[in-house]
Amino acid sequence: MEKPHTDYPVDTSPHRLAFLGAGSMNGAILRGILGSGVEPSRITATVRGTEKARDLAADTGVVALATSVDADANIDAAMGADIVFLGVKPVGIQELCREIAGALRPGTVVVSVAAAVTIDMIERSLAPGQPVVRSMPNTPLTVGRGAVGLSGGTHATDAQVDAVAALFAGSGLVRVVPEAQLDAVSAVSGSGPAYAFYLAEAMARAGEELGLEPTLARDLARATVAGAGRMLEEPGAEPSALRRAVTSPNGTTERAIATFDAEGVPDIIARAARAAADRAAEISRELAG
Ligand SMILES: NC(=O)C1=CN([C@@H]2O[C@H](COP(=O)(O)OP(=O)(O)OC[C@H]3O[C@@H](n4cnc5c(N)ncnc54)[C@H](O)[C@@H]3O)[C@@H](O)[C@H]2O)C=CC1
Ligand SMILES: O=C(O)[C@@H]1CCC=N1
Repeated sequence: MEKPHTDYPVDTSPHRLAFLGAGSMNGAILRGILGSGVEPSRITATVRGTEKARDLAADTGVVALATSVDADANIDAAMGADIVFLGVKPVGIQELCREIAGALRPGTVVVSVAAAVTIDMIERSLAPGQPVVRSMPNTPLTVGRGAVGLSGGTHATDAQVDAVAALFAGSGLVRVVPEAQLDAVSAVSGSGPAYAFYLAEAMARAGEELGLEPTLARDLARATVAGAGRMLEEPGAEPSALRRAVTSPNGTTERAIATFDAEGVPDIIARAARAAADRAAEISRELAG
């Protein structure tokens, strides 16, 4: 895999890893980590169903266990690990913590990738003193182009936070942030890939409305969003400068951008991100009971 745009030291440790709930997000992290050169033999993953476990093992070479046939799959995977990634839905995180709590060594680092589940909730569901890192990753990690915010818990040492950051750094940009900022990180980069895909969908529909054949419209939109994203990775790239370079004075793009501005698109994006962050806070309150 091409080296990702990252300035964090990349993992070179022999840590053994467990991915409990290897669905969309944990699966993307797992694939990103493998793509950065970590050996599959260091990784055990769990999912609910046997078919998914079989596909994951065949696709990645990791040991994949299904909780539907092995009730102790999470415990077995967690027991042998130095770092455990929790990738189930927010509502299942605390139950999963309680399930594995007794299987963890005191130095095992528990990394949550869940939105809205606070470090305090996670720590209270584990043995006292267990190191916890709360992260907000995104799915482009799977292609080595992720963005991750993370915060260390009460008992996580700087070295443990660094070890988790180093694992993510092989497949994306990593920033350590105060926990209070993680809902905002979620609203920008956690959910953000969906905003970019939404834009590609809308551009394809617009192309169709302008008379392009549907496949052509989709292909053009996809290549354009992907190409623009690639340009943003160039050293010193600035979105506003790149946009201006496309926008000829009194040309076609200028009319399109003026329409976005007149319709309040920047404000709509800000409101959408606010809604995402508010929903994270709402889920936290729901989980706190
Ligand atoms: N999908 C995304 O882009 C992002 C998701 N997240 C977080 O990731 C977490 C998972 O979300 P997704 O990956 O989208 O969901 P998902 O449904 O794709 O993945 C969850 C996986 O966990 C498995 N699972 C459920 N209960 C289990 C258990 N008790 N033991 C073992 N495996 C179990 C399911 O079989 C499934 O494969 C959520 O907490 C979400 O907030 C965070 C950032 C981005
Ligand atoms: O939609 C969600 O709740 C998760 C968190 C960020 C992206 N996906």
